[in-house]
Amino acid sequence: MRVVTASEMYAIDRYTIQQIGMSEESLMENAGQAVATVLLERIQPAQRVAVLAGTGNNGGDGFVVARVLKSYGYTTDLWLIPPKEKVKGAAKKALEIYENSGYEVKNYIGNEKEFIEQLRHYDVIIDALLGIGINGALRSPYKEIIEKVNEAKELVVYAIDVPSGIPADGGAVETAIQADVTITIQYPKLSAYTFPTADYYGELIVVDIGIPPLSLEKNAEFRRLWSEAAVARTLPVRKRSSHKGTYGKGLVIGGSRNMTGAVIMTAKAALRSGAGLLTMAVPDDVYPVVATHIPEVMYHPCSSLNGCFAGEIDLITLDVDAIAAGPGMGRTMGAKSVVQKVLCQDVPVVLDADALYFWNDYVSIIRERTEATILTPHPGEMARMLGVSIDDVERDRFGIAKQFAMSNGVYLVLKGPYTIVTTPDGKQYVNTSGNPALAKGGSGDVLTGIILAFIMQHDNIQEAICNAVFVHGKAADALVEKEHSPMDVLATDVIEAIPQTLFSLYKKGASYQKQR
Ligand SMILES: NC(=O)C1=CN([C@@H]2O[C@H](COP(=O)(O)OP(=O)(O)OC[C@H]3O[C@@H](n4cnc5c(N)ncnc54)[C@H](O)[C@@H]3O)[C@@H](O)[C@H]2O)[C@H](O)CC1
Ligand SMILES: [K+]
Repeated sequence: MRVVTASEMYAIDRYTIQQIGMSEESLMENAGQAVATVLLERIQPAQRVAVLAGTGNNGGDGFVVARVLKSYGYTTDLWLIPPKEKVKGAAKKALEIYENSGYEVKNYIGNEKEFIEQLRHYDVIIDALLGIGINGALRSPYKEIIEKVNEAKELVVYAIDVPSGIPADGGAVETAIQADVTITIQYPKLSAYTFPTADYYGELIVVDIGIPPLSLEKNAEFRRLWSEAAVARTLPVRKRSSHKGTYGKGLVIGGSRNMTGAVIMTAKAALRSGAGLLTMAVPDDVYPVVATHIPEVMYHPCSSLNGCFAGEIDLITLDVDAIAAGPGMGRTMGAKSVVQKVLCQDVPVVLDADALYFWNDYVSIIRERTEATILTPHPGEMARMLGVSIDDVERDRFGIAKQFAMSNGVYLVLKGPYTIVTTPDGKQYVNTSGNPALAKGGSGDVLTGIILAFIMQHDNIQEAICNAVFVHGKAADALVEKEHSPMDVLATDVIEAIPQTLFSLYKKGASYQKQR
C-alpha cells in the first residue's frame, strides 16, 4: 500500500482525468460508491444517519454516499453546510443527481438551531465536510460544527478521506473531527502516519476508486507501508547446509560503567534474531559485569578510561561481517574515537544512541563509505543531529527523513509510532507494527540488535531493516495481546517475545517461501 501527500493526490487525479481519460464525475461516483459499500456493511438499518457536506469535492463524495444510503432505505439526512450556489464542478453535478433522485437537502444556513437540536437524534455521522483541500485554520461555521459533533460522544463518526480539519500531510491540529473510522480514498495520506493527526483517524479503511497504478507511478514519490505480508515474503530461509558462519559474524560495541544493560539487550536481541556468531566489545572496566549475562557471545574487552571506552579497538583482529555501535557507550571522546574507527571498516554499520551524539564529526567519513550505514535515531536524536526542535522533526517526519538519508547516503530509521525507514535513494517504508508499550528505555537497544542480526542474514539491506523494525513492533504487540498491559512491558520482555513473533511470521511466510 502506497502513502501519498495531498499535492501528489491532486496530481494523480489530474493525470487520471487528463491523460487516462476518466472523468472527474466518474471518480467522484466511484469514491462515493466505494465509501457507501463500507458503510452499508457497518451501519444498522435502524440507525439514523446524517451526512454533513462541505463546499468541495469531499462534500461531493458525501452527496453520492447520501444518495446510496437513501436508496438502500436508510434514514439519512443530508446537511449542506455552505450556500448551495457555492457548490461547483463535479460536486454540483453529484448534488443535482441527488436531488433529481427525489431526495431532499437540509440547508445548514438559516437552520443552525435545528441542526444542533437534530444532532442528538442521530446515531451515525458521515463527515464529508472537508477533505485534502483544507487551507489554513478552520473557518466558521465548520469549526463550530466540528466541535458540536465531537462533543456528542455517543455518535459514531465515519470520516470520508480524512477527518475534517486535519492537514492532509500532517502537522498541528486545532479543531478536527475525531473519527471512529476514516474511509480513505485510494491511498492513505501522510497524516495517517504522523502525530497528532493520526490520532484523529480512528480505524483506517482504504477504498479503491479505480485509479490506475500508472497515475500513481507518474505522480508520487516512492513511499509505502511495510506490512506483515511483506515481512513474511522476505524473511530469509535457512538452508540445510548452513553453519554458524553462514549467518554472519556480528560485533556489538557499547556499554560503560553507568550503562551496562543496554549493550546486553542489544546482544541478546541479535542472538534471538538469528545472528550466527556474536562478539561484544565493551570497556574492560565493565567486562566482568557484562560477561555474566550471556553465555552465547564472545568478548572483546577494550581499554577503559573512567569506566568508558578509552578509544582503542582492534577491529582488524576481530574480522566481522557487520557492526552495531552505540548502546550505553557514553558520550566521551573515547567513544567518539571508537565510532570513527568503526566507520572506517568496510562492513555494514548500525549506529544508535550514543554513537549518534558526535554526528557532525562522522558525516564526512560516512559520506565516503561504500558499505551500508544505518542510523536509528528517535525524534529527539534526529532533532539534535539536525539542530532543529523535536516539533520540527515531528511536523515533517517524511520530508526530513528523506532529505537526511539522501544527502548523507545512509539508511535512516526514524523511530516513533510508525517508524519510517528511508533508503539512501529516498525510498520510504512505513512500519505498521508496535504499540505504546515500546515507549520505554531499552526498546531502541533491542531494535539495534535485531537490525544487526537481520542485515547479516538478508541479501537486501532495506528488507532486512524493514523486517527488523516490524518484528520489534510485532513482538511488543504479541505481549499486549496476551498477558501484558502496555504499561508493564520491559525491553527484555520484547526480546523474549521475538521467538514467538518469528515463529508466527515464518508460518505465515511458509507458502511464499515454497514458491521461491
Ligand atoms: N482521487 C481522489 O482522491 C478523489 C478525491 N475526491 C475527494 O475530493 C476531496 C478534495 O476535494 P477539494 O474540493 O479539492 O477539497 P475539499 O473538499 O477538502 O474542500 C475544499 C473547500 O473547502 C473550503 N475550505 C478550505 N479550507 C478551509 C478552512 N480552513 N476552513 C473552512 N473551509 C475551508 C474551501 O471552500 C474549499 O473550496 C478529497 O479529500 C476527496 O474526498 C473526489 O471526490 C474523487 C477523487
Ligand atoms: K472529511
